[in-house]
Amino acid sequence: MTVAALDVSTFAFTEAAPAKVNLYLHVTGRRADGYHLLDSLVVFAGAGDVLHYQPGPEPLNLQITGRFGRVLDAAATGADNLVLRAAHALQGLRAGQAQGGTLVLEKKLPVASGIGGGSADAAAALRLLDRAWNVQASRTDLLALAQTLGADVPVCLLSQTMRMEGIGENLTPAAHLPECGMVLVNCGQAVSTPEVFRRRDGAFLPRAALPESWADIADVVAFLKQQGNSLEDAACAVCPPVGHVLADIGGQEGCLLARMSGSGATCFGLFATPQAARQAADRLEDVHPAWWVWGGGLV
Ligand SMILES: C[C@@](CO)(OP(=O)(O)O)[C@H](O)COP(=O)(O)OP(=O)(O)OC[C@H]1O[C@@H](n2ccc(N)nc2=O)[C@H](O)[C@@H]1O
Ligand SMILES: Nc1ncnc2c1ncn2[C@@H]1O[C@H](COP(=O)(O)OP(=O)(O)O)[C@@H](O)[C@H]1O
Repeated sequence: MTVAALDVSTFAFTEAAPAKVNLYLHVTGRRADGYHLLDSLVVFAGAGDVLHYQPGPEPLNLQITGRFGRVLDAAATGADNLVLRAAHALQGLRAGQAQGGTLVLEKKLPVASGIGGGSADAAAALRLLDRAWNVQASRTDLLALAQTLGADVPVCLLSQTMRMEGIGENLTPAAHLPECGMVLVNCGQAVSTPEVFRRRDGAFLPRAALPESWADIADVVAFLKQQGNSLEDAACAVCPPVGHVLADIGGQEGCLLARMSGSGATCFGLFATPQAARQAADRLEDVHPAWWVWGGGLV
Protein backbone atom coordinates (compact mmCIF):
# COMPACT_ATOMS: atom_id res chain seq x y z
CA MET A 1 0.00 0.00 0.00
CA THR A 2 1.45 3.42 -0.90
CA VAL A 3 0.31 6.12 1.49
CA ALA A 4 1.41 9.74 1.28
CA ALA A 5 -0.56 11.21 4.17
CA LEU A 6 1.33 9.85 7.21
CA ASP A 7 3.51 12.39 9.01
CA VAL A 8 6.61 10.36 9.81
CA SER A 9 8.23 13.32 11.58
CA THR A 10 6.10 12.41 14.62
CA PHE A 11 7.24 8.76 14.59
CA ALA A 12 9.31 7.65 17.57
CA PHE A 13 11.96 5.61 15.69
CA THR A 14 13.88 6.18 12.44
CA GLU A 15 16.66 4.13 10.89
CA ALA A 16 18.72 4.72 7.74
CA ALA A 17 19.12 1.88 5.24
CA PRO A 18 22.23 2.88 3.24
CA ALA A 19 22.95 1.54 -0.23
CA LYS A 20 25.54 -1.23 -0.47
CA VAL A 21 28.20 -0.77 -3.15
CA ASN A 22 30.54 -3.57 -4.30
CA LEU A 23 33.79 -1.69 -5.14
CA TYR A 24 35.10 -4.89 -6.66
CA LEU A 25 33.34 -8.22 -6.95
CA HIS A 26 35.17 -11.38 -7.93
CA VAL A 27 33.38 -14.65 -8.51
CA THR A 28 35.99 -17.01 -7.09
CA GLY A 29 34.24 -20.37 -7.43
CA ARG A 30 30.98 -22.23 -7.19
CA ARG A 31 29.38 -24.24 -4.40
CA ALA A 32 27.92 -27.69 -4.92
CA ASP A 33 24.41 -26.17 -4.72
CA GLY A 34 25.17 -23.82 -7.64
CA TYR A 35 25.63 -20.62 -5.62
CA HIS A 36 28.68 -18.61 -6.63
CA LEU A 37 31.47 -17.87 -4.16
CA LEU A 38 32.38 -14.20 -4.00
CA ASP A 39 35.17 -11.92 -2.85
CA SER A 40 34.04 -8.31 -2.58
CA LEU A 41 34.98 -5.03 -0.94
CA VAL A 42 31.69 -3.51 0.22
CA VAL A 43 31.13 0.13 1.20
CA PHE A 44 27.99 2.07 2.05
CA ALA A 45 26.89 5.27 0.33
CA GLY A 46 25.13 8.27 1.83
CA ALA A 47 22.16 7.35 -0.40
CA GLY A 48 19.56 5.08 1.14
CA ASP A 49 16.03 4.16 2.08
CA VAL A 50 14.65 5.31 5.44
CA LEU A 51 12.54 3.24 7.81
CA HIS A 52 10.24 4.81 10.42
CA TYR A 53 8.33 3.09 13.23
CA GLN A 54 5.60 4.20 15.56
CA PRO A 55 4.61 1.61 18.18
CA GLY A 56 0.84 1.27 18.59
CA PRO A 57 -2.04 -1.10 19.41
CA GLU A 58 -2.72 -1.94 15.75
CA PRO A 59 -1.22 -5.15 14.31
CA LEU A 60 2.25 -4.52 12.91
CA ASN A 61 1.79 -3.09 9.41
CA LEU A 62 3.99 -1.61 6.71
CA GLN A 63 3.30 1.34 4.44
CA ILE A 64 5.58 2.29 1.59
CA THR A 65 6.25 5.77 0.23
CA GLY A 66 8.98 7.31 -1.91
CA ARG A 67 10.00 7.44 -5.56
CA PHE A 68 10.37 3.65 -5.86
CA GLY A 69 7.54 2.66 -3.50
CA ARG A 70 5.22 1.97 -6.38
CA VAL A 71 7.72 -0.34 -8.10
CA LEU A 72 8.12 -2.30 -4.90
CA ASP A 73 4.37 -2.51 -4.38
CA ALA A 74 4.08 -4.57 -7.52
CA ALA A 75 7.10 -6.73 -6.75
CA ALA A 76 6.91 -7.41 -3.02
CA THR A 77 3.87 -6.50 -1.01
CA GLY A 78 2.52 -7.52 2.37
CA ALA A 79 4.17 -10.24 4.42
CA ASP A 80 6.70 -10.95 1.61
CA ASN A 81 8.31 -7.58 2.12
CA LEU A 82 11.76 -7.95 3.59
CA VAL A 83 10.96 -5.40 6.31
CA LEU A 84 8.07 -7.48 7.65
CA ARG A 85 10.00 -10.71 7.23
CA ALA A 86 12.79 -9.18 9.33
CA ALA A 87 10.27 -8.00 11.96
CA HIS A 88 8.70 -11.43 12.22
CA ALA A 89 12.09 -13.12 12.40
CA LEU A 90 13.05 -10.83 15.27
CA GLN A 91 9.78 -11.56 17.07
CA GLY A 92 10.61 -15.25 16.72
CA LEU A 93 13.91 -14.68 18.50
CA ARG A 94 12.20 -13.55 21.71
CA ALA A 95 8.77 -15.10 22.26
CA GLY A 96 6.48 -12.62 23.99
CA GLN A 97 8.15 -9.60 22.40
CA ALA A 98 5.51 -9.29 19.64
CA GLN A 99 4.37 -5.70 19.33
CA GLY A 100 2.14 -3.75 17.03
CA GLY A 101 2.47 -0.42 15.34
CA THR A 102 3.11 1.14 11.98
CA LEU A 103 6.28 0.93 9.91
CA VAL A 104 6.78 3.34 7.02
CA LEU A 105 9.45 2.59 4.43
CA GLU A 106 10.61 5.54 2.35
CA LYS A 107 11.80 3.67 -0.74
CA LYS A 108 14.39 5.99 -2.28
CA LEU A 109 16.65 3.35 -3.85
CA PRO A 110 15.86 1.66 -7.16
CA VAL A 111 14.66 -1.93 -6.74
CA ALA A 112 16.58 -4.98 -7.99
CA SER A 113 19.50 -2.76 -8.91
CA GLY A 114 22.69 -4.20 -7.37
CA ILE A 115 22.86 -1.85 -4.39
CA GLY A 116 20.99 -4.11 -1.99
CA GLY A 117 18.00 -1.90 -1.22
CA GLY A 118 15.85 -4.77 0.04
CA SER A 119 18.75 -6.16 2.09
CA ALA A 120 19.41 -2.71 3.57
CA ASP A 121 15.71 -2.40 4.46
CA ALA A 122 15.70 -5.79 6.19
CA ALA A 123 18.88 -4.91 8.09
CA ALA A 124 17.47 -1.50 9.11
CA ALA A 125 14.32 -3.24 10.39
CA LEU A 126 16.43 -5.59 12.53
CA ARG A 127 18.44 -2.68 14.01
CA LEU A 128 15.41 -0.46 14.55
CA LEU A 129 13.08 -3.05 16.06
CA ASP A 130 15.81 -4.56 18.23
CA ARG A 131 16.08 -1.07 19.75
CA ALA A 132 12.35 -0.22 19.79
CA TRP A 133 11.29 -3.54 21.30
CA ASN A 134 14.27 -3.67 23.65
CA VAL A 135 15.10 -7.17 22.37
CA GLN A 136 18.82 -6.63 23.01
CA ALA A 137 19.75 -9.50 20.71
CA SER A 138 23.47 -10.26 20.59
CA ARG A 139 25.41 -9.30 17.46
CA THR A 140 25.87 -13.02 16.78
CA ASP A 141 22.11 -13.68 16.97
CA LEU A 142 21.31 -10.68 14.76
CA LEU A 143 23.89 -11.72 12.16
CA ALA A 144 22.49 -15.26 12.14
CA LEU A 145 18.95 -13.90 11.66
CA ALA A 146 20.20 -11.56 8.95
CA GLN A 147 21.69 -14.49 7.04
CA THR A 148 18.31 -16.21 6.90
CA LEU A 149 16.86 -13.11 5.18
CA GLY A 150 19.37 -12.85 2.33
CA ALA A 151 23.05 -13.10 1.44
CA ASP A 152 23.61 -9.32 1.61
CA VAL A 153 21.64 -8.72 4.82
CA PRO A 154 24.54 -9.49 7.25
CA VAL A 155 26.85 -6.92 5.64
CA CYS A 156 23.97 -4.42 5.52
CA LEU A 157 23.33 -5.05 9.22
CA LEU A 158 26.87 -3.82 9.94
CA SER A 159 26.69 -1.06 7.27
CA GLN A 160 30.41 -0.40 7.38
CA THR A 161 33.31 -1.09 5.03
CA MET A 162 33.76 -4.87 4.96
CA ARG A 163 35.33 -7.58 2.92
CA MET A 164 32.58 -10.05 2.05
CA GLU A 165 33.29 -13.65 1.07
CA GLY A 166 31.51 -16.97 0.72
CA ILE A 167 28.08 -15.95 -0.51
CA GLY A 168 27.98 -13.12 2.04
CA GLU A 169 28.38 -14.94 5.34
CA ASN A 170 32.14 -14.42 5.75
CA LEU A 171 32.68 -10.82 6.79
CA THR A 172 35.96 -9.26 7.84
CA PRO A 173 36.53 -5.57 8.64
CA ALA A 174 38.38 -3.65 5.93
CA ALA A 175 40.20 -0.32 6.09
CA HIS A 176 37.86 2.66 5.75
CA LEU A 177 38.26 4.56 2.53
CA PRO A 178 39.96 7.97 2.71
CA GLU A 179 37.55 10.84 2.14
CA CYS A 180 36.16 10.59 -1.39
CA GLY A 181 33.00 11.12 -3.40
CA MET A 182 30.68 8.68 -5.13
CA VAL A 183 28.14 8.94 -7.92
CA LEU A 184 25.43 6.27 -8.31
CA VAL A 185 23.47 5.94 -11.54
CA ASN A 186 20.65 3.59 -12.46
CA CYS A 187 19.09 3.61 -15.91
CA GLY A 188 15.70 2.41 -14.65
CA GLN A 189 15.80 -1.16 -15.88
CA ALA A 190 15.53 -3.84 -13.17
CA VAL A 191 18.09 -6.61 -13.64
CA SER A 192 17.49 -10.21 -12.56
CA THR A 193 20.32 -11.44 -10.32
CA PRO A 194 19.82 -15.13 -11.23
CA GLU A 195 19.95 -14.31 -14.92
CA VAL A 196 23.19 -12.36 -14.57
CA PHE A 197 24.82 -15.20 -12.61
CA ARG A 198 23.57 -17.67 -15.23
CA ARG A 199 25.07 -15.63 -18.08
CA ARG A 200 28.44 -15.06 -16.42
CA ASP A 201 31.26 -16.89 -18.15
CA GLY A 202 35.03 -16.75 -18.03
CA ALA A 203 37.47 -18.03 -15.46
CA PHE A 204 36.97 -17.68 -11.74
CA LEU A 205 39.01 -14.77 -10.38
CA PRO A 206 41.42 -15.05 -7.47
CA ARG A 207 40.80 -13.61 -4.02
CA ALA A 208 42.18 -10.05 -4.08
CA ALA A 209 45.27 -9.08 -2.07
CA LEU A 210 43.47 -6.38 -0.10
CA PRO A 211 45.83 -3.90 1.64
CA GLU A 212 45.39 -3.22 5.36
CA SER A 213 45.32 0.55 4.89
CA TRP A 214 45.07 3.22 2.21
CA ALA A 215 47.40 6.20 1.74
CA ASP A 216 44.80 8.25 -0.16
CA ILE A 217 42.02 7.83 -2.69
CA ALA A 218 44.55 7.51 -5.54
CA ASP A 219 45.92 4.47 -3.72
CA VAL A 220 42.41 2.98 -3.50
CA VAL A 221 41.77 3.61 -7.19
CA ALA A 222 45.12 2.10 -8.24
CA PHE A 223 44.18 -1.05 -6.28
CA LEU A 224 40.62 -1.19 -7.62
CA LYS A 225 41.84 -0.86 -11.21
CA GLN A 226 43.60 -4.19 -10.73
CA GLN A 227 40.27 -5.76 -9.72
CA GLY A 228 36.88 -5.85 -11.45
CA ASN A 229 33.28 -6.91 -11.30
CA SER A 230 32.93 -10.47 -12.63
CA LEU A 231 29.25 -9.82 -13.39
CA GLU A 232 29.65 -6.62 -15.45
CA ASP A 233 29.83 -8.22 -18.90
CA ALA A 234 26.85 -10.47 -18.19
CA ALA A 235 24.82 -7.51 -16.87
CA CYS A 236 25.70 -5.48 -20.01
CA ALA A 237 24.39 -8.37 -22.13
CA VAL A 238 21.14 -8.53 -20.12
CA CYS A 239 20.79 -4.76 -19.90
CA PRO A 240 22.77 -2.91 -22.64
CA PRO A 241 22.19 0.57 -21.13
CA VAL A 242 24.69 -0.41 -18.40
CA GLY A 243 27.46 0.11 -20.96
CA HIS A 244 26.23 3.65 -21.69
CA VAL A 245 25.90 4.45 -18.01
CA LEU A 246 29.49 3.33 -17.40
CA ALA A 247 30.74 5.45 -20.31
CA ASP A 248 28.81 8.50 -19.13
CA ILE A 249 30.05 8.24 -15.55
CA GLY A 250 33.63 7.58 -16.71
CA GLY A 251 33.47 10.64 -18.99
CA GLN A 252 32.68 13.01 -16.13
CA GLU A 253 35.35 15.50 -15.12
CA GLY A 254 37.14 14.20 -12.02
CA CYS A 255 35.92 10.61 -12.31
CA LEU A 256 38.66 8.30 -11.02
CA LEU A 257 36.91 4.98 -11.67
CA ALA A 258 33.55 3.83 -13.07
CA ARG A 259 32.23 0.34 -12.35
CA MET A 260 29.02 -1.62 -11.82
CA SER A 261 27.86 -2.65 -8.33
CA GLY A 262 26.64 -6.18 -7.54
CA SER A 263 24.67 -7.82 -10.34
CA GLY A 264 23.65 -4.39 -11.68
CA ALA A 265 22.30 -2.34 -13.17
CA THR A 266 23.43 0.47 -10.84
CA CYS A 267 26.94 1.77 -11.59
CA PHE A 268 29.15 3.95 -9.45
CA GLY A 269 31.87 6.51 -10.05
CA LEU A 270 34.58 7.40 -7.54
CA PHE A 271 35.65 11.04 -7.17
CA ALA A 272 38.19 12.86 -5.00
CA THR A 273 35.53 14.66 -2.93
CA PRO A 274 31.77 14.43 -2.21
CA GLN A 275 31.43 17.90 -3.78
CA ALA A 276 33.03 16.76 -7.06
CA ALA A 277 30.66 13.77 -7.05
CA ARG A 278 27.61 15.99 -6.47
CA GLN A 279 28.64 18.24 -9.36
CA ALA A 280 29.03 15.25 -11.66
CA ALA A 281 25.65 13.90 -10.50
CA ASP A 282 24.00 17.26 -11.33
CA ARG A 283 25.47 17.18 -14.83
CA LEU A 284 24.38 13.57 -15.41
CA GLU A 285 20.87 14.33 -14.15
CA ASP A 286 20.58 17.30 -16.53
CA VAL A 287 21.43 15.09 -19.50
CA HIS A 288 19.44 12.02 -18.36
CA PRO A 289 16.42 13.26 -16.39
CA ALA A 290 14.82 9.79 -16.48
CA TRP A 291 17.78 8.12 -14.76
CA TRP A 292 18.15 7.81 -10.98
CA VAL A 293 21.30 9.73 -10.12
CA TRP A 294 22.85 10.40 -6.73
CA GLY A 295 26.12 12.06 -5.71
CA GLY A 296 27.75 12.52 -2.31
CA GLY A 297 29.99 10.83 0.26
CA LEU A 298 30.22 7.42 1.88
CA VAL A 299 28.83 6.38 5.26
C1 LIG B 1 25.38 -10.08 -6.33
C2 LIG B 1 25.18 -9.51 -4.94
C3 LIG B 1 26.57 -9.08 -4.39
O1 LIG B 1 26.47 -8.30 -3.22
O2 LIG B 1 24.41 -8.35 -4.88
P1 LIG B 1 23.07 -7.77 -5.60
O3 LIG B 1 23.29 -7.72 -7.06
O4 LIG B 1 21.93 -8.67 -5.21
O5 LIG B 1 22.88 -6.41 -4.99
C4 LIG B 1 24.63 -10.60 -3.99
O6 LIG B 1 25.58 -11.59 -3.76
C5 LIG B 1 23.36 -11.25 -4.45
O7 LIG B 1 22.94 -12.10 -3.43
P2 LIG B 1 21.39 -12.31 -3.13
O8 LIG B 1 20.74 -11.01 -2.88
O9 LIG B 1 21.25 -13.38 -2.12
O10 LIG B 1 20.90 -12.83 -4.49
P3 LIG B 1 19.47 -13.41 -4.81
O11 LIG B 1 18.74 -12.39 -5.59
O12 LIG B 1 18.81 -13.95 -3.58
O13 LIG B 1 19.93 -14.62 -5.71
C6 LIG B 1 19.21 -15.01 -6.78
C7 LIG B 1 19.93 -16.14 -7.50
O14 LIG B 1 21.20 -15.68 -8.00
C8 LIG B 1 22.15 -16.74 -7.96
N1 LIG B 1 23.23 -16.41 -7.04
C9 LIG B 1 23.11 -15.44 -6.09
C10 LIG B 1 24.16 -15.15 -5.24
C11 LIG B 1 25.34 -15.91 -5.37
N2 LIG B 1 26.41 -15.68 -4.56
N3 LIG B 1 25.44 -16.88 -6.30
C12 LIG B 1 24.40 -17.14 -7.14
O15 LIG B 1 24.52 -18.02 -7.99
C13 LIG B 1 21.38 -17.96 -7.47
O16 LIG B 1 20.87 -18.60 -8.60
C14 LIG B 1 20.25 -17.34 -6.67
O17 LIG B 1 19.15 -18.19 -6.55
N1 LIG C 1 11.82 -3.77 1.12
C1 LIG C 1 12.24 -4.23 -0.06
N2 LIG C 1 12.97 -3.46 -0.84
C2 LIG C 1 13.44 -3.93 -2.04
N3 LIG C 1 13.15 -5.12 -2.54
C3 LIG C 1 12.43 -5.91 -1.79
C4 LIG C 1 11.92 -5.50 -0.54
N4 LIG C 1 11.22 -6.50 -0.06
C5 LIG C 1 11.29 -7.47 -0.99
N5 LIG C 1 12.02 -7.11 -2.03
C6 LIG C 1 12.34 -7.95 -3.23
O1 LIG C 1 13.73 -8.26 -3.25
C7 LIG C 1 14.24 -8.26 -4.60
C8 LIG C 1 15.66 -7.72 -4.59
O2 LIG C 1 15.59 -6.32 -4.47
P1 LIG C 1 16.85 -5.40 -4.11
O3 LIG C 1 17.33 -5.71 -2.75
O4 LIG C 1 16.45 -3.98 -4.37
O5 LIG C 1 17.90 -5.92 -5.20
P2 LIG C 1 19.46 -5.65 -5.33
O6 LIG C 1 20.15 -6.32 -4.20
O7 LIG C 1 19.84 -6.22 -6.66
O8 LIG C 1 19.64 -4.16 -5.32
C9 LIG C 1 13.29 -7.37 -5.40
O9 LIG C 1 12.99 -7.98 -6.62
C10 LIG C 1 12.03 -7.27 -4.55
O10 LIG C 1 10.97 -7.95 -5.15
